[in-house]
Amino acid sequence: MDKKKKVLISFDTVRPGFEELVEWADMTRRPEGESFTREEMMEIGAQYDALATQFTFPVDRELIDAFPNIKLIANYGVGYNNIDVAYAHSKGITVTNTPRAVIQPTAELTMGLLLSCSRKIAMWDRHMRRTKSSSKSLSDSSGMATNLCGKTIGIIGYGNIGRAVGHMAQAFGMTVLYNKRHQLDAATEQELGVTYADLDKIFTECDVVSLHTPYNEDSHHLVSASRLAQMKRSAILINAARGAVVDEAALVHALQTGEIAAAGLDVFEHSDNPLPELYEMEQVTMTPHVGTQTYEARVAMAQELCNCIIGYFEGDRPISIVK
Ligand SMILES: NC(=O)c1ccc[n+]([C@@H]2O[C@H](COP(=O)([O-])OP(=O)(O)OC[C@H]3O[C@@H](n4cnc5c(N)ncnc54)[C@H](O)[C@@H]3O)[C@@H](O)[C@H]2O)c1
Ligand SMILES: O=C(O)[C@H](O)[C@H](O)COP(=O)(O)O
Repeated sequence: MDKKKKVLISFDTVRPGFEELVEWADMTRRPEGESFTREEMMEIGAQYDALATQFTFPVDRELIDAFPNIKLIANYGVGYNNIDVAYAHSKGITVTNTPRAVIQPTAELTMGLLLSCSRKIAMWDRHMRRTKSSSKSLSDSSGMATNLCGKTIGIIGYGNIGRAVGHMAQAFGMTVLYNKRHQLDAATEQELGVTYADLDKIFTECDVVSLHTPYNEDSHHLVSASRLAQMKRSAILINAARGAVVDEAALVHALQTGEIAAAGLDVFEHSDNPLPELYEMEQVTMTPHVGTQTYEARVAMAQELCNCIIGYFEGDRPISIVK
């Protein structure tokens, strides 16, 4: 029998979901609650056939070179901007990701951020804790929220997650405009009940703009100072994609000057360091990149990751390969 493939699971996550891989591979991982450091990975990399990694680990040239025998980099997550894919491909290494498991949880978090902004849920929560009171004024306009029903959402990046968000927004009575690289055919648009719009139309006409593009050269600072200036003063911006899709300094300015009304952010331009002004703004709801942080999603992502690893080496099932 062939020797088992050696697989390094570099990050920490739930244990359920890895059962098949535990049987199939010679798998290395740290005890629950611990990850490998970059330095440790560089030191032990040469013995592995596959590296499983995750968003917070930059898989750059130097790290890839420290794994001279790997055939596969399997990302735990759909977004792979942490990986130098072109360099991996140049070395004949395949890259995979986990697109399916992340769709629903990320769309649900997006709607949570949107509801928090439109109904000021986080603001009221902070207010009640601060004042130890549930009193409010029925006429104070600063406390007034806004309905979602009857409003228009513009979804930029209408892929798997964007579509799920659109579907949920429709259930709230919203009209959906979308933008993506290639417009859908008319029959699909009709079936989904959505309308294509260019970015000018989305930024000028929508009550909510929700971002769901991957992060790449094209989407860097897609939401710039000039785009923010196009938005309605009552508009809400939601970002559960990648932080640098938004020019964060420009966003702070737009919120400070009332150019837009509110923002719901799961991701930040400098990952773990949101600009300090954001912490002071009542009209901002923030979460620390938790779009996929549900138990069900973590287990399903683990299963999808393991399928990719086993499927790549066995060739016995479909896997999601990053092109
Ligand atoms: N916050 C989180 O925890 C979390 C979770 C999952 C995914 N994400 C992010 O969300 C992104 C989208 O995920 P997905 O599964 O929907 O991907 P997807 O590939 O299914 O969809 C991406 C869509 O964006 C479009 N697109 C690409 N570049 C664009 C551009 N410059 N302008 C307009 N449209 C563009 C594509 O045409 C495609 O329709 C991921 O790449 C990841 O970065 C974040
Ligand atoms: O792209 C994705 O799928 C998510 O952003 C990814 O799952 C986030 O990974 P985390 O750091 O939350 O594990």
